[in-house]
Amino acid sequence: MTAITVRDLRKAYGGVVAVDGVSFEVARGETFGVIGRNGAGKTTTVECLAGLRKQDAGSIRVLGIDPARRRELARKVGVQLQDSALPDRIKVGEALRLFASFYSRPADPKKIMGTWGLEKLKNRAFSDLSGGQRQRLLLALALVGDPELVVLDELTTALDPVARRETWDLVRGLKAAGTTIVLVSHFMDEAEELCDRVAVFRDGRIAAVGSPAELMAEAGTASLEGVL
Ligand SMILES: Nc1ncnc2c1ncn2[C@@H]1O[C@H](COP(=O)(O)OP(=O)(O)OP(=O)(O)O)[C@@H](O)[C@H]1O
Repeated sequence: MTAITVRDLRKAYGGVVAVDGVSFEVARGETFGVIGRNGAGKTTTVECLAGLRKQDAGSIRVLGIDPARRRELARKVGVQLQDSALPDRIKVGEALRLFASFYSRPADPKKIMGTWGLEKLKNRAFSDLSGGQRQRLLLALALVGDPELVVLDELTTALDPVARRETWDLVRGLKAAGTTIVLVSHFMDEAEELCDRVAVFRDGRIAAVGSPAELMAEAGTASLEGVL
């Protein structure tokens, strides 16, 4: 079954064409990578998927929902974005309980804190967290609604190598539970490790889509860097 359908998506900011006719599909349960160089249109595309930006043209369905219907979408889709932020003084435990209160059937905030190693930080304010701790909290907040689909933009950018590997295991756990995952990444090892298929964005378009192995074979390279 299809989880996401994007048809001929277009978005410009003033004179800058960020996304220039992008189409793709993601199957339910699939981990779908979005890779490409800076400015290729990745974040704009996933922000349109998440209902945070309105496209100029083209159609999007996420679990059968038009992302313009943000409340309906938010019940089923969790989002962790590159530049998400919270009020400085909100505490970790408070933020999780607050986000859980938005949903009719949330995951247990305590359990989520345990899974994401946030238990010890529950009384710490957002402004006092390290970059990696913030990222872990934002990811936990994306999952507290027990979503069917998650959009993760630069999931491990602020994490040290050990935390990155731990986060990969948690993503594998989400996948094993049947969650559909859209993962924007600048790390080609991450895309190779986690993604079933990857879309390579270039200048606002998709240059290639396939499994990491297929893309590398087509490009005749031993790493995904070679397909960018
Ligand atoms: N709010 C905005 N206003 C004007 N231009 C924007 C805005 N957001 C993005 N752009 C431009 O649109 C293009 C695509 O940006 P986008 O952030 O979607 O790319 P990206 O692939 O996610 O890049 P990165 O890897 O650097 O995060 C870039 O040229 C960028 O400068």
